[in-house]
Amino acid sequence: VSRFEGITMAPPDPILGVSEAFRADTHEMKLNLGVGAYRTEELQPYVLNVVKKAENLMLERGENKEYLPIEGLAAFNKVTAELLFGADNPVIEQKRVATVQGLSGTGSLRLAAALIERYFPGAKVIISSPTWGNHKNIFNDARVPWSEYRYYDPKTVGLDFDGMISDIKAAPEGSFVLLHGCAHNPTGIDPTPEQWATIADVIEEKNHIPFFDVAYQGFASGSLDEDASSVRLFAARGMELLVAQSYSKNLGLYAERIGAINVLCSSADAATRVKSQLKRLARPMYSNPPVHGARVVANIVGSTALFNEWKEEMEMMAGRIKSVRQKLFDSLSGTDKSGKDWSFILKQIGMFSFTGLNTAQSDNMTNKWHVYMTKDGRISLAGLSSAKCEYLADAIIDSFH
Ligand SMILES: Cc1[nH+]cc(COP(=O)(O)O)c(/C=N/[C@@H](CC(=O)O)C(=O)O)c1O
Repeated sequence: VSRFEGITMAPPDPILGVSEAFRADTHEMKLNLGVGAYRTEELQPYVLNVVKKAENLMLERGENKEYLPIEGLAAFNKVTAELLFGADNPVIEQKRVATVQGLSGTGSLRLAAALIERYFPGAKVIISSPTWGNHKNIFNDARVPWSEYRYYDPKTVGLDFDGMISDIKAAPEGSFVLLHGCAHNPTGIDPTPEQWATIADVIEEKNHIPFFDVAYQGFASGSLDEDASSVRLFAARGMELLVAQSYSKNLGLYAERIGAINVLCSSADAATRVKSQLKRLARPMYSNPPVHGARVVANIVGSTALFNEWKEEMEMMAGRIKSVRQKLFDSLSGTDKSGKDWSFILKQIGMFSFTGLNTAQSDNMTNKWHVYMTKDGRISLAGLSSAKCEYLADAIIDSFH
């Protein structure tokens, strides 16, 4: 008797499944605006020059393939916390940050979810509505209850700040509040510095625990420091918090699966104990993380020349997205006669634009125009070239009407 016969087919992933459909499409005008992965103006994947330089140096050095410690490469853990908080941040020399290298952002979020499940029974996570498609899966599979706080306002195509604040206030005391550090996915709408201060006030008031997902540091504005300002504001208030990091986008290390979970604690002793429990959770999950990406990050940040070159390339990537945003806005405004206000395209930041297209309209984009995007109406501008903006504008205008 077959034991696996009863297993049903899983649905395609809302984001990664779009790329599979794109690859199957043979139409010459097809455009993949699904997965949040950077592409050049020629719509090709991009390996940063600084990554190639670091890898050549590593190859010459001839390094071994010994297991890393459960918590990952020490040199990486050091620089990743310094990049996030700032090397001169008191929390670093006070040794209050427990940092464990994770399997990129996803793995770091999942490890943090396992810590919450084990040490905060009954606590829940509140996540933005909408949020990154995989957040709900991660907390569901980690058996951590979650609910949503209002975030996107379709009327203004902006932030529903009042709704966000009242939902955070209404959450049970001691909830974990999942926040996108910068470049909110999928809306591309970030709180202003003043709004971040109010969000911090409310979280402090309710004894909630801030839990940042930082997957685009340096990629949103082009500046590593600017994109970390929300996290640093909360840290400066003396709050305990968690931060999941990823180097998939800002260093183009997607498939190397390099990231980290950072837990800022109130004392160095607590940080030591938290780190030991994160290790205890990681060992049975994947034992220890992959070494290559960790060495690439540590080597780049560890060398002034390479670090500066990385910053230049990050600005170049962020710059290309900003210019393609402007070009798309110009194409839409130039083509559309309905008088619709397209300025939201320019107000949004980071890799994505939340178009406001509904599921049926998104399907029209794909079925009629061969433009691949997620069903929530998100388009990844990283997959768009200036040359294709006119075509995309025609598709969007056609799909709206
Ligand atoms: C907000 C956010 N957090 C974490 C991740 C995880 O990335 P990792 O490669 O595990 O470090 C992603 C990836 N987002 C893009 C790709 C994906 O869905 O996995 C996306 O939204 O298209 C995010 O957008």
